[in-house]
Amino acid sequence: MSLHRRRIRAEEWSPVGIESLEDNAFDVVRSVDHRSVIAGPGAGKTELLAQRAAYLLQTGEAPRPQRILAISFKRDAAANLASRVRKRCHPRHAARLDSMTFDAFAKSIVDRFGQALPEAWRPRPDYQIFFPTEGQYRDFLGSLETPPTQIGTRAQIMAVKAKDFERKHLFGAPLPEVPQPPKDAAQWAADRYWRTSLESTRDSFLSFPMIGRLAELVLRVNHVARKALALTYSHLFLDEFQDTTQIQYDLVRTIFLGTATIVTAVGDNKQQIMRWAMAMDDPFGALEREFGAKRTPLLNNYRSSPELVRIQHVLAQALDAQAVAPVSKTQAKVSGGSCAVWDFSTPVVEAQTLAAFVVSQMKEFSLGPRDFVLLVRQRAVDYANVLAPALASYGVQLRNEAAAVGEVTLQELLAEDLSEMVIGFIRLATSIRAGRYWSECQDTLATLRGFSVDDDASWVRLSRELNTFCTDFRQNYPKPVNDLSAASALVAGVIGFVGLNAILAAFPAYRQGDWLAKVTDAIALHIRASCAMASDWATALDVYEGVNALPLMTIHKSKGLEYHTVIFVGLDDGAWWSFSQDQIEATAGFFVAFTRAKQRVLFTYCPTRGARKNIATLYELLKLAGVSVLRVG
Ligand SMILES: Nc1ncnc2c1ncn2[C@@H]1O[C@H](COP(=O)(O)OP(=O)(O)OP(=O)(O)O)[C@@H](O)[C@H]1O
Repeated sequence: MSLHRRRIRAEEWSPVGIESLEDNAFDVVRSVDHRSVIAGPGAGKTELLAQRAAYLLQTGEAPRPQRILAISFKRDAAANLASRVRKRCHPRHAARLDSMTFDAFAKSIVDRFGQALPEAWRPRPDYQIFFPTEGQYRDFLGSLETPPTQIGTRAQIMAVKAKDFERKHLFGAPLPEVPQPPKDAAQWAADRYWRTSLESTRDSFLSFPMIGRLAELVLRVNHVARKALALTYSHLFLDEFQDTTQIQYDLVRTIFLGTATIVTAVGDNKQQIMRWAMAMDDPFGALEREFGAKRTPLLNNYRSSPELVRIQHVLAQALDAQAVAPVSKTQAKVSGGSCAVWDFSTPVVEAQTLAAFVVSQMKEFSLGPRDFVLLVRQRAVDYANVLAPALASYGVQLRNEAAAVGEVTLQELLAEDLSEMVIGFIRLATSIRAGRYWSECQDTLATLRGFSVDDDASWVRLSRELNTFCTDFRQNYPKPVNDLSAASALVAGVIGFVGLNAILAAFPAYRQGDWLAKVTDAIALHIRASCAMASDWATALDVYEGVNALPLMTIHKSKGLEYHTVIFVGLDDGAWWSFSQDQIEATAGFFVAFTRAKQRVLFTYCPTRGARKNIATLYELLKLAGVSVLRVG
């Protein structure tokens, strides 16, 4: 794929890295108005944003020096979009995309402008982040003294549910410029919560919802900052928009409503699995009403085989009776049924059978371990303890992506720009045939240092620097490192060579709080662990990236990803214990898990983990779609 450095004319632009786009998608790519794109799984929503970024950047429709802001719900989704754009655009173009999470975006605003907040709302500049749980809200409410009599009683405070306290009373509405006298007991408690967090004389602690509300307020009262921000971005992308909270929506509205910034929001209501985290009921409706966004559906499914798309549609209708059947653009490649529930007597028999099945499928269809995923609802480590030894007995390594590496999860770490960069430079220094890594590292450095394409002298100097880096690295680290201090020194060396300031300038997420330190520590920890399993650098780096390992993760973590075969382990009441509390969200989770598969979905059941009474609806849906339950072992 050739990556254009220079501008191309809009009429001559064609999709990059894929053959074609369906008409509606092409229309959105070139649109000059606000759009809300609601489409099912595998419809190419993230791909559409990547193509739109390529179009806007390569044709100059997003004119320099303006930038594109892409906001996602989760860190790995933000990294996923950025990496798709990097694959499709020349680094100089890709560098004009800021892809980040809502939380990072809101925090950057509070960090830049927070000291201009009205005094009553101003946090200490050195505030710390905390993640309150429902239990902590309950404890807080329980710790309050009796409110003034004209406001209410202690019994009224104790009657406030933690969830309502968070959703309605703390964050239900944008903050007033001047705090208003509370009218009832719940409002009084909310006011006390804010005051305690902001006015503490020692440490000041803010949660991300608080930061979101403060960011919205500071931009509402500070016209200059708001205008500057809106002018920075010619285009705004909102990915996984179905999971947007009211706080996030209000922030977007305050900054961008009525400005020239063009908004493109993509998502799928059927995949809304963040309702517990305050997702709005109908964010698309709000965008269409207030911004006048035009709704544009996508009709294809590029991921899953026709048979899987047919089953998906049965599940989709349970979530949305109006769901339109998508058209599969993929061929079936497996025989013997695309979906089944496999019943086992014990988890050990289950693990042995699955391991043997995966290995035989890898052989039959020339697949690697990363073409499979083992999905679980929760407590991944419990499943990993049984599945890992069974897979290992067949020579397949299992990798629990939810496992913690220092203070970061493995999955987060691997999606981090810094991790990719460090590993890229080590690969360059330690590979015999380093051609691909050479040009990638050269482009990275040139972009970070802001070289122009024609500045030949700088490129020559860069090549020399890279050569010296490689020689030194090979001398210092001829073999994989065997302790943490060597791994930390190695990581610091690569960061020092690339240039810390350049990294901070290019990746805004690393300017936030202690994220850079957490990621740097995690890289070193994971390098050390990977080196312990390898005798040469190539193997160590493959272990680091999990090139030959079969991933195990929770449904939540699988959002946005895709695999040849999805094996969902544990379709039982035990894993879905909260099914009856929010049946819609649980069914949406089930739908997300199912729709990650390109060719095959297997569910497993084992009576020792729970019955299938409470989740009978899920089994009925599968039955309705013609999926059989088979006694396997
Ligand atoms: N126009 C296209 N032509 C060919 N392949 C495509 C096209 N659009 C997307 N794809 C491929 O289809 C798969 C699904 O695309 P993508 O991840 O963008 O879908 P999505 O709508 O964001 O999915 P989900 O909501 O399920 O996460 C990817 O492998 C992507 O590369």
